[in-house]
Amino acid sequence: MADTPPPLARLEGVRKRYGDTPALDGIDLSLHAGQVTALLGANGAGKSTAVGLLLGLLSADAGDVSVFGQAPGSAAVRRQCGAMLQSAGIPERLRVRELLELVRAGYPRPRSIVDCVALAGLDGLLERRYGRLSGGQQRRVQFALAICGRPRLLFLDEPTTGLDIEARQGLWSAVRELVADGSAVLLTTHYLEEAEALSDRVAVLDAGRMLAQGSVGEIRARVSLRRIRCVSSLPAGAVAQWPGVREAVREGDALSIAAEPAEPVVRRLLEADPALRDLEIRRAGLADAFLALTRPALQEAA
Ligand SMILES: Nc1ncnc2c1ncn2[C@@H]1O[C@H](COP(=O)(O)OP(=O)(O)OP(=O)(O)O)[C@@H](O)[C@H]1O
Repeated sequence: MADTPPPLARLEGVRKRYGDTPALDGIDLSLHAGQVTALLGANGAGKSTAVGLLLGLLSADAGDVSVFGQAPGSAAVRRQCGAMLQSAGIPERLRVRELLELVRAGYPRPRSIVDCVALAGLDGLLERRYGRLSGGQQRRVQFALAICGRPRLLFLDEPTTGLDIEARQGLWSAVRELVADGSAVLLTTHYLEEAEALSDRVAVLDAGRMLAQGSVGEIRARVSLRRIRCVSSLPAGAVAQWPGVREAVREGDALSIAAEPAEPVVRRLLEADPALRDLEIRRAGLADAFLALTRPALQEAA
């Protein structure tokens, strides 16, 4: 498309092995300004490796890695990137204010400390030593350090692990603000509702291969699984055995069924129980789509 601006960062045909372990096997991924891209995948799928390559912490065995049109990792590129990684290596004796000042000094146009406190929810923590903070408070400080340089490209590797609900929602709204200002964000997460809530694009990795990329809607549309819910006295155990039913569970007076395809199952439900009521059918959520894409038994149907 002629109007699409070039991506801020890109992996093209990238391969990376650790000894005998293939971590990435021919991956393409583009990160665009003003977009959150969620990189999803089970443990060991290769997400952190992709982040490490884009940050210049690792080098690819084959393929191309570019950030702002250059090789990653140079000082000029780093000054436009922020990262919140799984292992932070932050000096524990320093106070939060000292950490922020130290990291801000490395950027040409840093955010004010007041802004960082507001965006990351650090009220009352500035004079505390990092090592004395709770796990969730430390994650918030790590987020502040990632965004304090006003990065054009922000890497968030499982940023909300260990955060309480309020802190998680605070981080989500901060990410939305940064993206509205034009930053590109690469988010890795195991929380699919987080990917659904935040991301413009989703990329699904499985054992180093890219299984699917697209908007949340496109990924959901890749699977024909449907969720059926109805009030019925039919036994869930029997319905679970019907062709096309992947799961049937009772929830009070309702039956909740995952089916693929849905239509024959709905027909059979209506025939089997004339008293059936409150029938609802909805498309699978991102979590269902993710499982269908990454579970080998279901891949054919995806
Ligand atoms: N330093 C390393 N040495 C050897 N193998 C490694 C190393 N780092 C990662 N791996 C292997 O490479 C593969 C991809 O790992 P990676 O950390 O990128 O996955 P991930 O998707 O980030 O996983 P998680 O969700 O658990 O963080 C895994 O099989 C992992 O065991």
